[in-house]
Amino acid sequence: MSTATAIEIAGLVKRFRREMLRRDYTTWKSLLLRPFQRRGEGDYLTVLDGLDLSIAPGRTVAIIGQNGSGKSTLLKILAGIYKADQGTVTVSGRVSSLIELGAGFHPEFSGRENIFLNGTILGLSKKEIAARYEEIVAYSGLGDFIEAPVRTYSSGMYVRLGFAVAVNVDPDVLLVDEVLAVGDEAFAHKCETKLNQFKAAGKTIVLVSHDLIAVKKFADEVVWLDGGKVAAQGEAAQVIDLYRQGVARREDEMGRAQAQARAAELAAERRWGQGEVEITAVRLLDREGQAHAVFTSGAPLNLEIDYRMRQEVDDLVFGVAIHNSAGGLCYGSNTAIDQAELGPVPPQGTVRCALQRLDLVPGTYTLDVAAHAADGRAYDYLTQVATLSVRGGPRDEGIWRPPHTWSLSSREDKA
Ligand SMILES: Nc1ncnc2c1ncn2[C@@H]1O[C@H](COP(=O)(O)OP(=O)(O)OP(=O)(O)O)[C@@H](O)[C@H]1O
Repeated sequence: MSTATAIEIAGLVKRFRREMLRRDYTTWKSLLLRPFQRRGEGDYLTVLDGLDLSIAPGRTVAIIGQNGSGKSTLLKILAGIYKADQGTVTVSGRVSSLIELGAGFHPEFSGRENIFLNGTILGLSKKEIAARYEEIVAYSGLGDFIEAPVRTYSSGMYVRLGFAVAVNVDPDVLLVDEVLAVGDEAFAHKCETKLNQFKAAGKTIVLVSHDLIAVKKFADEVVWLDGGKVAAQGEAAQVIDLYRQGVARREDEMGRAQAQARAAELAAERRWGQGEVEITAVRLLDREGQAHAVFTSGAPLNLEIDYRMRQEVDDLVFGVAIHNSAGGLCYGSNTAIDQAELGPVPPQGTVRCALQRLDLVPGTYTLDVAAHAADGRAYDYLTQVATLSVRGGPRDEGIWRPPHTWSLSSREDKA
């Protein structure tokens, strides 16, 4: 292609009506009155909000972003499935897309008829399709099923046929949504090979994926969508890092807000105890004393528990427990087990548990805290009072990360 850009988008706005999402038609009357009511701004969800994006020919570009950030919507606009509300979108050359499972297939038509139908939609003449027909059928691996109506196909068969057509019509720009995840392993390899051939042939590929490892391996460039705009575009590893940091920041903010809200209400359905002592707040702090919900594996974690006695008790024990997302207990201890020297316990105060190293593997964990009597009777027991996300570090597995090293020696040394 001789054009400077394969895709040029300026000021793209896409809105969807919210009415399907809202539960405001609760009565027959409101339903009947609906056609006479004016639609306001608030009835629309703005998914793409003035998005600008340029993609050079021959690039493999992955679109990443959180759920609902508009990745598929953008792809569908590029494919011509959705219309933009505002802005300009220019795609140079023939566009072929793998977006919706079997979109464009007629259920009553056979695979063969659908190949011709689909090829025509993609701008090929009957002769051109006929010339590619055998290749498409061979590529789909559908064999005799090619004569059966596509409504009888499994979802994997739909994808095979869709993919076979899309990649064999010689597109300049290929749009791929995460549909490929539907096929089996052998087909996934086949797709990967084909996409690599496309890349080598200098075609432009735009794909949407949540698989950041695959994206890093495959894409030349990554676009991160956030808030209806491009938050970052550039070299894959760099943008993925920015995205991960952004997600962690957001998760941290939400976690902190949630921990505070829970501390204020103290999760009525998740607490029990006789009430002589009340836990009034729980905080997860970093080494600087800042509250967080996301921590780096191996970093210190300081837990603070505020309490007040409603009734004087002289056998107060404080405990903490950390569970993983499968509900498995990763760690639990209390001031009695640890024989902690706390000194006299005032009627109101803050107890701190300092973990020098949070040696958990990355994942999501929940925290339980408790104030109880020496015999285990709960004064106040709070389960899942805070969610704790552990990030970073190598990709090891399990529940515990002991500090460790590896080494190797030859058997001769030992002999
Ligand atoms: N046809 C539609 N009608 C109404 N709302 C829609 C429609 N299509 C998408 N949306 C809404 O637009 C927003 C963006 O959806 P989209 O599928 O583009 O996001 P995404 O980034 O691909 O998400 P995911 O990662 O979950 O696949 C969502 O809030 C979705 O509910």
